[in-house]
Formats: sequence, structure tokens, C-alpha cells
Amino acid sequence: MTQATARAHTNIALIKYWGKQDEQLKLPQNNSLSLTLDHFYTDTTVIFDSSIATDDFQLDGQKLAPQNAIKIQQLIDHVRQLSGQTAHAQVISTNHVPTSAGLASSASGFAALAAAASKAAGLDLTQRDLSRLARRGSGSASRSIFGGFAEWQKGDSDETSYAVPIQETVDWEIAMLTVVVTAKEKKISSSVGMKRSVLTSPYYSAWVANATQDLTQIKQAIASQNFEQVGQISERNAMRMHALTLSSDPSFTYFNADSLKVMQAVNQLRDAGIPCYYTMDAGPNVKIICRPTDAPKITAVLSADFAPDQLILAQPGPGISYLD
Ligand SMILES: O=C(O)C[C@@](O)(CF)CCOP(=O)(O)OP(=O)(O)O
Repeated sequence: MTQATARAHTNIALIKYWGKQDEQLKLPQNNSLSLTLDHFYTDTTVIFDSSIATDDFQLDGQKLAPQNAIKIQQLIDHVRQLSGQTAHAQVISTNHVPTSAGLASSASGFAALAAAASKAAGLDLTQRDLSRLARRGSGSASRSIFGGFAEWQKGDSDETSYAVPIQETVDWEIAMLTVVVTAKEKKISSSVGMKRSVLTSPYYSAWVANATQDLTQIKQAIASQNFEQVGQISERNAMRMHALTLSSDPSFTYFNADSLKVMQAVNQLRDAGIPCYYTMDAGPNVKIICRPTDAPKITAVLSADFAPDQLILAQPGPGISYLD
């Protein structure tokens, strides 16, 4: 019996991944860039044990039904193929996200799984190969191997599509205040949503061209620690991603009334001289990019409409680590 435990933190994309060039290998259409956060993480233990009769997957204390574990099964099978390990696996994952958060991220989950499974199987993967393996679970998981700012280079094959660190130790003032407007599961998953956008939005090719420019600009802004530039580019890029959902056929959006309320509040705060910007992913929760020192003022304004446990401040977080 061999086992390993890994911890991976979730990441929020500032330049979004929204569309694949290859569904099966999860190769994206454009490079993306994210910030790994300290507050939300997943701990995963993988045990390869020849005495167990089948693979067994548990998430937050609940046994996962096979139909909900297809991607986990595929990743474990791939690790067995890579390592020659033949024993069945027990996977025990715990998402450390605020209970009501609805932020249980596939990014931290599949990054932790890739790290724990490969180590338990006796593989000693480079960070690049770990990122490639995590990408097979969920594209955004490829970025959670690294702390701070990371860029997922799209590549054009399994071997060339992986994340690289841009600035693993972020020693300048940037934070993310997540406004949890709901913890309900989203109806349209990011996988399904992005596929519809690629196939039906008339703006998709413009998205790829613009996101590529955004990425070049944001890397310069990060290098010069230009907070306002990072915020402006992130907000612009996120809204262009959500324009793809609205312009898909049939149209769909992840915004709800509370999302728009938060976005309005951010605009008012900015007009009042507080530099803050919003980004959103495949759900209605809003992430506000702000300076840590401004978070109390922003929280005070939002507390008129949201309870304290819906307002979660996170700072830049670390990359993958092993707990045993
Ligand atoms: O994180 C980002 O770049 C932007 C998003 O979060 C949505 F806004 C996409 C995440 O997609 P993911 O769940 O990784 O899709 P998969 O590869 O189909 O599993």
C-alpha cells in the first residue's frame, strides 16, 4: 500500500480560459493567467491498496457516485498507465472553502488530486508534467500547481499545454474580496458553457484575439506592480468573456440580480476614489480585486446588502504542497 496527501489552492483567472481547441485533452484556445489565493484550498489523500476491490472516491465525507467521479476516474486511470501501478485507489478529498461559499473549485481539487495520485503511484513529476496532468482533470487546475500569478500556455498538444509561474511570491498590495451571492450549484457548467460559446458566439474569434493582447498587457502591469492596470485589464477581460455567454445561441448568463448589485457598488466605490475592479467566472459570485487596505471600506459598503460570511477576503496564496 502506498499513499500521499497534497494541498492545492484555488486560483481565480484574471485573463480567462473560455473555450477549447481540443475537448478531450482540454487544450484551450488562448493563454490564460490567474492569481492563486490563500483562503480556499483542497486537501487530497490518495492510497493505492491492492487489498481493495474497486476504486473509491470520497469528497467532503461523502462517497462519490460513479457518474460524479468520471473525471477523477479518468485521471487515476491515467496515473496508473503512466506509473505501471495496478492496485485500486482510495481518494479522500476535503475542500477547505467557507461552507456557504459555493466556491468548491475544480481547480484546487484536480491539482491536489494530480499531485497526490502521482506521488502515491511513485511518479516524481516535474511541475510542468504535474500541471499537464492536472489539466486533464480540469483546465484551470493546471494553474494551481503554482502560487501567486501563473500563466497557462495553451500549446497545441498534451506535451505543450501547461502552466508556468509568472510571480510566485507576490510581495505587493493586491487582494481579492469574494462576494458570495449564492452557494447554489450553477446550472450550466463551465465546460458546457464554453463549448456553446465556441460553437455559437459570433464574437468568439475576436475574444481570442483580445484575450491574447490582454495577456501581454497584464504581464507588463504585473511586472511593474501597477495595481490599477491589473484591475482594469482583468475587469475588461472578464466582461468580454461574459459577453460570449450573452451572445451564444441560446443565450445564457451567469449574472444574477445580486451580481449586478455588486458590480454597481464597485463602480460607485471607484467613482469615490477607491481603486477596485470586479471579475466573475462561471457563476454569479463576484470577486473584487482590491488593495488589502481598502477591503474594510469596501466590506462596509457591501454589508448593507450582504452578511459577513458572504464577504471573504483572500490574499495571494502558495502553490502545491505535500502534507506527508
Ligand atoms: O478559470 C478560468 O480561466 C475561467 C473559468 O473559471 C470560467 F470563468 C473557466 C474554468 O473552466 P474549467 O472548470 O477549468 O473547465 P474544464 O477545463 O472544462 O474543466
